[in-house]
Amino acid sequence: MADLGLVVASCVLGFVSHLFFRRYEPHSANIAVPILVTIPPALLILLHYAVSLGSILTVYVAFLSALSASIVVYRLSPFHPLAAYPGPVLGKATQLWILGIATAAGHQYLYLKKLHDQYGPFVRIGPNELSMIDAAAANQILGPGGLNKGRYFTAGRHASTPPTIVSLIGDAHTSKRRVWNRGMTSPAIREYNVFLVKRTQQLIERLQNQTTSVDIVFWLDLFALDLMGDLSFGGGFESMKEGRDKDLIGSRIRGFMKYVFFFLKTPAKITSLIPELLTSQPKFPGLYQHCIFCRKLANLFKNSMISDINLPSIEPRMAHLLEQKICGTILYADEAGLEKERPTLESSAADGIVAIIAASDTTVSAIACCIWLMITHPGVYQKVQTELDQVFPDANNLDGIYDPEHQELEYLSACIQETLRLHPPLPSNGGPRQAQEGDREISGRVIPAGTSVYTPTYALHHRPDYFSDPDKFIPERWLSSNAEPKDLEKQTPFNAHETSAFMPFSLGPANCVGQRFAKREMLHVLSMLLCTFDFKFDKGSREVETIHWTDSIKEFFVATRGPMKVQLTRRSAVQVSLAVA
Ligand code: HEM
Repeated sequence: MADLGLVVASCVLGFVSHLFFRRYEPHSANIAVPILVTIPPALLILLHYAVSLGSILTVYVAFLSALSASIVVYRLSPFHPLAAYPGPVLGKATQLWILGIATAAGHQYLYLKKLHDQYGPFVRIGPNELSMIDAAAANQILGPGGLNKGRYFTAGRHASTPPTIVSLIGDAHTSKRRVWNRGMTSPAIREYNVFLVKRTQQLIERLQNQTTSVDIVFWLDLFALDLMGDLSFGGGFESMKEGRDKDLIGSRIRGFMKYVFFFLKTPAKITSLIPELLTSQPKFPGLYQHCIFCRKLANLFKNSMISDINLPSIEPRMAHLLEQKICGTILYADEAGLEKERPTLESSAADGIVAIIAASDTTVSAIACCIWLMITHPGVYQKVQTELDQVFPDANNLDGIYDPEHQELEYLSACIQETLRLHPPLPSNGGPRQAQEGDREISGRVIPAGTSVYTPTYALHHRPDYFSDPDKFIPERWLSSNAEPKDLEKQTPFNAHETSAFMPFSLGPANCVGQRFAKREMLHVLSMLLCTFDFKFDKGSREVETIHWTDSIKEFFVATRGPMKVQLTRRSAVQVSLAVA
């Protein structure tokens, strides 16, 4: 029988510890764990109880129960700084609730939308986490002078991997971003065009060689990998040629993103323990590999770059690195003395990897979604084909198709906008921002220091007061002739068209640095594919017949998606020549 005095004393200690932790909340498990482990036995000794297995168990169980109960009661109480925000009880009580939902099924974006449908635009989704789908609030949170990226962005990074634009915060991020911006200027992007054209042409050649139906998502994945390999490392990824991702880079990236996503959602006190544990434990092969993925790849490329630099005759692809024209634009700027410190080769290689990660799954998701929406909306598809045939009437002269702006393709551009609205490739807009130093005020509401704030794009884009018929695919809403809000009485589909709520590339100083290139890539690839082939669902494909393909979209930071089997028929109306001038 447990000693009642000991139980009561342990409970009191549990409550007192909570008061202490609430005042001096440790951000690292390295501090919290030793305190929690040593306090209960210390109590036994202090109160002169005999140290036995029974008394130790009693003191731990009572102490931890009282501590947990006190934490939960406080979180649900009106005294919590976020008490005014509505939200699900389990979410308020523990961050593990949203962690479970997010990582188990990859449907965090759908869950957040459901919560916003139920509770409104400002919802408390975790003990210290808010989600906001208000356009003005999103502008304040993400825009200049808004909130910084939270500490979650650095949580999963092992100390030995170089920091990247994604993990850096504050001034360090601004410096790195300046360098990236130079790599994404109009002249820089024009130089990438040649790679875009070449790889798109290769994609089409590979697709037309397929005798049976093809999984278009699979081929787009290979395409994006090869293209970003060209831009980031001067080439070398030949997955389309091989017909497979031979180095498993794509699947490793996806695994890595799951790992990052898990870290974003896990309480910092726990994550502070994990990188060390995993990297020192090769017996967890999957997680171990993902954890050191960036470091390994950076070293790999570092070595290959150095050995190529030493070669007497330089391959053209390496010339891009040496002349620093592509991702190397980053290095070039530094060598030109524009930056105070020249980045190490490893750091530039890590940036190249970020480019691959940031640019491949995102654009593939958008292109694949757009194709799916075309096939499922034959009227829209027909209009796109008519526009393409008008813009490119001479199949043997596709000069126009290299026009970087493609301004004539207004309808196809509207389809892409609408795809990004319906299915943003980063459905929760990446990671949360955080009020770090002191309380902040957003849209007249107080955001207490330490609070993480999400601005989930998917839920924002599906607000009916921002976009009429938000769940429908209506590219027309983006046409310049229709973009203005219409007379309310006419009840046209575009009564609501709030462009400030459209943010597939996020907003502010940490928005998508590659968005101009991404838009060009989507437009170019889609126009070439849709000019060349008629797309139909493969009749025998179980995936398409039995499930709504968009249900296969899962969110692990970036959207991932299932296979999409299609039948491709070469279009006879337009004899597209694949010859590149
Ligand atoms: C349809 C395609 C794309 C979409 C929808 C997209 C979306 C986004 C979003 C929403 C963010 C902000 C994440 C956050 O705030 O946490 C972001 C950041 C970023 N994106 Fe993209 N992206 C796309 C393509 C690309 C491409 C092609 C590149 C590079 C060539 C790229 C490079 C980056 C980088 C480096 C960042 C981090 C920026 C920073 O932290 O300053 N993205 N992207």
